[in-house]
Order: sequence, then structure tokens, then C-alpha cells
Amino acid sequence: MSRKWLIKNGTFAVLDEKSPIVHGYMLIEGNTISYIGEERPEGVEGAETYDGKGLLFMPGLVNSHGHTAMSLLRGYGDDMVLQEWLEQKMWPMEAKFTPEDVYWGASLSVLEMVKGGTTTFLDMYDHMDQVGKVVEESGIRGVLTRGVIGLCPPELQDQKLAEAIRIARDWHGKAEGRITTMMSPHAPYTCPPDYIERFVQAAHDLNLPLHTHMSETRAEVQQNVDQYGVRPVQHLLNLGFFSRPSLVAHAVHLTDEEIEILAAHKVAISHNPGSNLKLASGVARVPELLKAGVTVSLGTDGPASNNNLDMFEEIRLAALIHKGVSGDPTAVPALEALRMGTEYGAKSLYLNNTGKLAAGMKADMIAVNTDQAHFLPRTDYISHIVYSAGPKDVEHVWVDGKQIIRHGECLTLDEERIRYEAQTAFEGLLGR
Ligand SMILES: CSC[C@H]1O[C@@H](n2cnc3c(O)ncnc32)[C@H](O)[C@@H]1O
Ligand SMILES: [Zn+2]
Repeated sequence: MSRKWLIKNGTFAVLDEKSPIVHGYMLIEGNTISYIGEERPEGVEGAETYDGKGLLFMPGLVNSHGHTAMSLLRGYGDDMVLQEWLEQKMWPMEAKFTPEDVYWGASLSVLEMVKGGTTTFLDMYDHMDQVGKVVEESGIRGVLTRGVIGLCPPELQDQKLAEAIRIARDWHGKAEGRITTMMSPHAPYTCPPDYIERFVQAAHDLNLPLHTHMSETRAEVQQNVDQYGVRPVQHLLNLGFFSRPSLVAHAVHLTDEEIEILAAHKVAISHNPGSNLKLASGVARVPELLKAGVTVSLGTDGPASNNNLDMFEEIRLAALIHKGVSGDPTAVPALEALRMGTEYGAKSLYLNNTGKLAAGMKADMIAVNTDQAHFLPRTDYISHIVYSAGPKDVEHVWVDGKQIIRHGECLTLDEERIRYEAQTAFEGLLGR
């Protein structure tokens, strides 16, 4: 029989336009929310009851683009533009990564994410079996995808594609259904057109979504025009990329026509404001994308270009920078920014049963301790979460109905060991 528990005296961020907050009760049966409302539900006699006073319950945060193992490179290459950062700093170090390095880097990142309220993340990287293991052990929900750079001889291209297909097949549905997979050519500037087409074919055969980096910098767009005669959006459209459900990271440099193409093909976007600011890539046209009906979610990108995995920060940046750039304080309203970090995140990852507190959804949720100075007075909880909250405010975290953070402590991962092993792994990389 599945566990049944009732939260009373709770404040719940259901994030509906008219009434985003509900005070009252939430019933959870097994891994699913079965009721939220002001009235005590019927038939809860046998349920364990928890007092939710002083806590704000909200959907777990969804980080829709990142590279978890890159936590080992945090602070290793700062204040550089993307291409130099990749070529001079990241790629030489990543070439030395062992599966064990990826395991400890991913563990460090997942620890940071769950402690900060993220319950679902997407990871594009190499050695993804290791990340799968971390998802299994930690209890988090993960979308895993082997990112492939195709600037290599044909035999190696074949090998990498075969590996991406194996990862996608092997891990889809694993960890009691918490893992799903995608297919990811890294970017149009690192994968030749015919190679991207093979990913599109594989995604079609496996019935999986596609993911890639796109139009992140002005230089990348110009390079695409010089090499292929079209900008990246038209290029990917020509290659059939948008014929599949797809999620593109960044999409900073877009024309009006490109926004129309993305909207028409229901392409989802992972907006990474922290990374885009740090790498001086620019500011994405988020208000225009939202207006055009595009699903825009939020991602941190890797911890070496951010340099943290704090989704509250990304939500706040999304709410703030577009006001600053446009001169319009309603450019991205607080509630919309919060939905980008939760509901739209799940949608952009093609997950239809998480990202929202509602009956029938998976119990992926966090409890924020609002009994603190920066949450007073109790004027507007949505405003406080978007403009004042941070990872240290996260008191409890549940994924798939199971508690993985209790009073800020991780119940599933050995924090001290992970901190030690991650530092040791970095020192090993420096010496290799
Ligand atoms: C092939 S696995 C993923 C690959 O992506 C690199 N990466 C990290 N951040 C970015 C970014 O902002 N744009 C493009 N590529 C990025 C990472 O270093 C890995 O090599
Ligand atoms: Zn990235």
C-alpha cells in the first residue's frame, strides 16, 4: 500500500494566474499529489499529518540546461568569451576527464542543486553512465543526454553517435522512471550538417527529443552565415532538427523571423541568463519569445560559466535583466519568471507530470522557510520568492514523493565525501 500523508496549515504556490497561492491542505499518495485546497480533504483518516506552518511549499525548480561535471572546473577560467573559454580552458581540461572525475563532478553539482531546491535537471555531457548513477543514488529527476562534438574523423563520429544512442536507450525510464533521455549534437559550429542529420534520424528512431546549443554568441551566428550561408535557426530547420520535439539552449541572437520559426515549430528554449552575462554573450529576447508563445525555461549552464547552480538566481535574473534592457518593468513579471523556473522547465524537457503543484502531478516539491527577515512582511509570496529567496532558504525537498533534503541536510548523498573527492579530482586533473 502506498504512503498517504497530509500537510495542514501550509501555504502552497500553485502559480495560477488569478490565485497563485493557496492556504490550507495538501494530500500526497505515494509519489503523486492528490489534493490541494483550503478545505480538509475527505478520507484522510489513516494519513500521517504534518504541520506546514512557516513553510511555503512550491514546485521543485527545474534546471533545463547544464553540464554537471563541469563543477570540477568552477573558477578555472573566468572573465573570457565563450570560444576562448572553451578552446583555451575547458576543452583541454575536459580531454583529461575520467569516468570517475565525471562521477564526482556530477555528485558535487547534484548535491548543490538538491540543497538549493532543484528537483529536475538536464545534463549534456560525456561519460553519462556516471551521471545516471548519481541520479539513481541521489533521488533527483534527470534528463540525460550525451553531448557530442563532431569535429573529428568519421570513425570517431560513428563511435560517438553510437555511444549517444546507447546512453539514450539504456537510461530512458531508469531510476524508477526519474530518468529520461534526449539526443544532443553539441552545436551547429561543432557538428557538420550531415552529422546533425544523423542525430535527427536517431531521435526519430528512438522517439526522443533533440537538444543543442544554438545562437549563443554573435560570432557563432556570423560563422554559421560564413560557412553555410544561413543563420543557425534556418540551418537547423533545413537539417530537419525542428521536425522533432526540440529544446535549444541560449538562443540569444535571434531576428523577428527566427522567433516566428521557433514558435511555429514549437521549439522550446532554455534561457541561461547567468552564463550569458558571465561569458558576455548578450541578453536573449525573452519578452519577445514569450509573447510569440515560445516555451522559455531556465538553465544555469555548467558551473564553470555561471559559477553556481542556484536556480533562484536564474529566476531573479530572468525577472530583472529584461526589465533593465527594455525599460519596461512588466517585460518578465515575477510570476512568469517563477513559472519559467518550474512549469515551463518541465514542459521544455517534455515531462508532463512535474513542474507544478496540482492534483495528479508528481510530488516534486520544496518547502521554503519563510519565517525569516527577508520574507517579511507577508505582502506577496511570489514577489518574495522571485526577488528575495536563495538556496539557503530551502528547508525540505521531495522528489517523486520521497524526501531527499530534510532541514537542509541531504538524506541520500554523503556530502563530506563528495566535497573531499571533488577537490581531489580537480587536483588530479591539474597534475595529469
Ligand atoms: C560535449 S559535452 C558538452 C560540452 O559543452 C561545453 N559547454 C559548456 N558550456 C557551454 C556553452 O555555454 N556553450 C557551448 N558549449 C558549452 C562543455 O565544455 C562540453 O565540452
Ligand atoms: Zn551548455
